Amino acid sequence: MDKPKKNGEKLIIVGAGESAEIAYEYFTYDSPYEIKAFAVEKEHLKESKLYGLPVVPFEEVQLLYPVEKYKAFVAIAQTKLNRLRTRLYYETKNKGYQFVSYISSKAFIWRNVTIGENCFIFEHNVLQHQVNIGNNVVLWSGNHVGHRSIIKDNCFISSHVVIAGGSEIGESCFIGINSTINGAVKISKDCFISSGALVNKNTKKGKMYIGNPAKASKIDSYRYFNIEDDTEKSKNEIYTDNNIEIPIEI
Ligand SMILES: CC(=O)SCCNC(=O)CCNC(=O)[C@H](O)C(C)(C)COP(=O)(O)OP(=O)(O)OC[C@H]1O[C@@H](n2cnc3c(N)ncnc32)[C@H](O)[C@@H]1OP(=O)(O)O
Repeated sequence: MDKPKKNGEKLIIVGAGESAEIAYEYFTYDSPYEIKAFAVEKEHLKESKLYGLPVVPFEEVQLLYPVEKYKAFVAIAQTKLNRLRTRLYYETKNKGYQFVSYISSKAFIWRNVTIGENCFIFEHNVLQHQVNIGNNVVLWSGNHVGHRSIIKDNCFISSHVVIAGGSEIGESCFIGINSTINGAVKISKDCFISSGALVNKNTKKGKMYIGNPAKASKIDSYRYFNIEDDTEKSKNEIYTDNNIEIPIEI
């Protein structure tokens, strides 16, 4: 596969793990953006180069790669029901970066679909008439998102999921491989849907659903992932910038 023509827009990838390597590959070979560096929180910074590009401390990235000249993409796995990648998304936003989204040239996106920022849409996703995708959403390969469905911010939809028309997936949900969401079903915020589940009724917030038909498990997703229910907090309260003062001469 040849590199496509680039449009001169420069990109910083937040992360340097498997998700970041995949993002590097897809952005390089199937997007107009050129990746210039990776940014990783200091405590996780191991290598100074990746694919021949600098890996810099996230805490200082805005000094090395100013927000006026570079855009960002946060490429982090779904760890802790998306909380890690959500925190880094908001922290990157608080630094002032604008985001890009990646949409595979091999995805089928109907003309009136809307897709937010920092989304990653892999190959063979089908997004039908008036589908609405929020910010910071990952659609791994081969999902069907039926007409007028809504996927809210910070969700991770794995692979070969069928979301039938008119459904709604609440914020920060994880939808497991090969699961089915029946038409017009509402999945509440922070739900974890297991692989192969058939969800035929609306779900309750923060629950894990397993099986066919899917049933809520005894343990909820907050306990399973050891995370907080942040519903009552504003995003700024949860994801405030580090606001660290960094000497300009670094
Ligand atoms: C792009 C990507 O690659 S993203 C990654 C995509 N990955 C996925 O979608 C997988 C998501 N993970 C799952 O669905 C898991 O099966 C979980 C989280 C629901 C359960 O995992 P664990 O907590 O490890 O459960 P464990 O494997 O110990 O099983 C516990 C019981 O639940 C059953 N069970 C586990 N998973 C499922 C499932 N998906 N459907 C039905 N039953 C299940 C097991 O058979 C077992 O039953 P038993 O007690 O009668 O023997």
